[in-house]
Amino acid sequence: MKDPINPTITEAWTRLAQLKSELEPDLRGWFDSDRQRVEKFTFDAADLHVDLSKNLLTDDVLKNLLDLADETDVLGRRDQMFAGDHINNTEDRAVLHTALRRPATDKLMVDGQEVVTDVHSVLNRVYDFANKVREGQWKGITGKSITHVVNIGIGGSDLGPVMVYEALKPYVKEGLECRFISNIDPTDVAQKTADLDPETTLFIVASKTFTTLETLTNARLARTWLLDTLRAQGALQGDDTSEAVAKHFVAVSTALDKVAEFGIDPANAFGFWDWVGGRYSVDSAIGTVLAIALGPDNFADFLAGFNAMDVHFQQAEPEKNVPLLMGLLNVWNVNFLGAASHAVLPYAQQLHRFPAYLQQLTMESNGKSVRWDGAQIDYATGEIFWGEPGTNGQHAFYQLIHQGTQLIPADFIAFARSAYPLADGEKNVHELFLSNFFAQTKALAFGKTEEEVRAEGTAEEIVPARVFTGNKPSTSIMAPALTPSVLGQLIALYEHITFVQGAVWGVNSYDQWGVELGKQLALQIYPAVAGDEAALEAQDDSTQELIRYYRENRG
Ligand SMILES: O=P(O)(O)OC[C@H]1O[C@](O)(CO)[C@@H](O)[C@@H]1O
Repeated sequence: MKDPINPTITEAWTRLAQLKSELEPDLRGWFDSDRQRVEKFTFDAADLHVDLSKNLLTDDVLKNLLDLADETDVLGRRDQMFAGDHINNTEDRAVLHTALRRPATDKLMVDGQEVVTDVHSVLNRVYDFANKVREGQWKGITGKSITHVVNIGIGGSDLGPVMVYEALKPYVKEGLECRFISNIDPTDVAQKTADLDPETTLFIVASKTFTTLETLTNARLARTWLLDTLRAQGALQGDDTSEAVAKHFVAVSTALDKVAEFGIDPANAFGFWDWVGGRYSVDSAIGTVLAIALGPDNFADFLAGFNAMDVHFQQAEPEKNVPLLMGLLNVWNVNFLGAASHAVLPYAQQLHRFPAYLQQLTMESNGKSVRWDGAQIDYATGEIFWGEPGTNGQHAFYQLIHQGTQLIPADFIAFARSAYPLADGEKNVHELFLSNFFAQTKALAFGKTEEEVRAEGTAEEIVPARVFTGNKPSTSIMAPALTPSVLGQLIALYEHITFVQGAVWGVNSYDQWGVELGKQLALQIYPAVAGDEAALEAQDDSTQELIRYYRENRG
């Protein structure tokens, strides 16, 4: 693998810094003086229509960002990723989530293995199983069909599935409900099982490593709940619980040996591979809950959507390559305009978990401070992603985006058609909703001047408070409708944006060592919490004090 390039020593970086120092943001003026601006900065990728024109971009900036991509070999690294090179060097792994959505006719040999064949053989097993559950052929221990599927996982084994389930609810089979247990806070298991009937409930234990404390603890709690409740209902007698577990528990993992140790029949387990990162795994067998909920055909459309964006990323010329352009734009915003965070504002209630999903995708990927050769980084990487669906966010935090002192680039996402075309009298409510979407990006870009505020008859002393400076960057992403394919495209778009940023910054976007220390310490601290005095005294003063507080108040 090639050494990473320090982006700050490239010529393009120097020119971009110069352009920044000369930049006088003026979206009003830029739009007025260049009638081609919208056309120039609007791009299509598969079914997504992306308007970058309301960003603080100029022709020169864009040209130099593309030069920066060239000098940092972003597209060379892209090709290495798609080919299965071990670009995740700290774990010596290929990064091949893109292989999960390749058509069955494709071939790709990686490390001596034909991976597309492997992918489709697991997919076919998942689809087979999903059909059995959907058609009522998969029976619980008392012969009843499944009505509730509970996915137990955390991080990438939860955030993707729950986000997609919420986003594609209109496609979920009637009479089937899915729930998602992730937190080791016992509240999560307790509340989500409280009203379930174990006879008709199926648990999917989803864990890439099958070692994650939260997931294994929750899986054991769910197993205990299942067996105890079946016993209490008289549906289970005797000590042999293997049949009940076999009929009510399946697993998804790369570690099938550990699945067997847990007591789940490997015949009821669906595998994937170490070249799929957790946060890139919703389109692997980790999506089994989705294949059940949505059905194999919709899941296949979802995968085809990812693939359409992959093909665009591989084949579109750089000047029209949407993931490349959006990744470079983020670099411009972070490294030159000083943005520390990035809002994601879907105007689609169905996407209410999308910002949370993106937080793991982007922040676990690019929250790094060394390059992939271990060199320390002295420039910003990895912005904070956050957001809520519009219009809810408008009544909460938009004030800060409009009039605060920080620059917060925002991605607005909306769909031309709603799954729920309701009317309020004469008014089409979706149109009212979309009017807010259009209004917000307009207000951010063009603001309201002092003169305009005065012209409204505003008292002079409150004019400053009512001025909107404008020049707040936003990107608008639209698509005809939130279908499985469009959602796949949207996820793949952000995966590749994340890739592009990581490649420019020279970081390995595919490891996550930063989550390890806390995990180790939690296991080390547990004895102190549970009552071991020596373990308590081994802690630092603040931690000892907090644990003592807990002990005094635990009741
Ligand atoms: O699927 P697993 O192995 O249980 O891991 C869950 C999550 O934990 C992490 O490893 C780190 O918290 C994530 O990257 C991952 O998605």
